Amino acid sequence: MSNSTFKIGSVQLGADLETKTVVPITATDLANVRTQSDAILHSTANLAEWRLDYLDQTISSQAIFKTAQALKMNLKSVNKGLLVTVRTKAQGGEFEDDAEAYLKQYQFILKQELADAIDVEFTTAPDIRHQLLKASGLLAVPVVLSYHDFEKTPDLTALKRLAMEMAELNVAAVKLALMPTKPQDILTLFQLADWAKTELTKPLAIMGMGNLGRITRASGNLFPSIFTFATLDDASAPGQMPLSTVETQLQLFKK
Ligand SMILES: O=C1C[C@@](O)(C(=O)O)C[C@@H](O)[C@@H]1O
Repeated sequence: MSNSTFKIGSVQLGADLETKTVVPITATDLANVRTQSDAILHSTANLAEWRLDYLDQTISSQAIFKTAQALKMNLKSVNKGLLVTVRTKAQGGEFEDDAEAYLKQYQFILKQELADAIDVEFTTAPDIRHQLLKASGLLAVPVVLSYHDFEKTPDLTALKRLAMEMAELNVAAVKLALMPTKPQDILTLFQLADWAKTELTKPLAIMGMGNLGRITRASGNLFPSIFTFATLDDASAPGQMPLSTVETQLQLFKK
């Protein structure tokens, strides 16, 4: 049922396809955005995630526009795609907790066609979330709808219910990033991924954070996760591993 696939740039993602790798850009200034981008361009990563919330918020839209436009074009030239994320402090990111500013930042990205896909947090206020999903739908920009729990891993029943509720919205994929606190939580994440492959109407990306979660970042070809985050530079979440390590493990742990 969830075998639908979608594209971020020219990269095809889906539960039946190999797990793709995503490297975050975590720089706070544009010079370092370019340095980190260059490293991704020359790497074997499939996708870049620009964590725009890490960027110094006094930087002008015009400067962001130029950098993002070049980044998207350069990624396209090497068959990689660009996911853009703005995460507020309340959502575990760095962007100010100002709903209007958050909406404006995404509207700017969408209108200027600066992203191949955007990442929207499920817990965003429903009216803002609705406006964002509507705008991205009209502009045909895929949305990865995310949910983070930096404290715990809810039980399987709660996670299934949450994933189904998220999948009902007009989004391309659902992403769950959870904090395992005991080995049993890893089994929950594996069970959820296995269930989602046939029962969820949208493809799923799933990852455990922290040291305990690491195994879930390498198992996406067995317990399907459409993509997994890995580092070339700074991590954007606890538990992320270097890209080369993740690539080796993804190949090791497959059917
Ligand atoms: O949502 C995610 C997943 C993530 O939190 C992780 O756990 O790897 C890293 C974030 O940069 C990304 O936006």
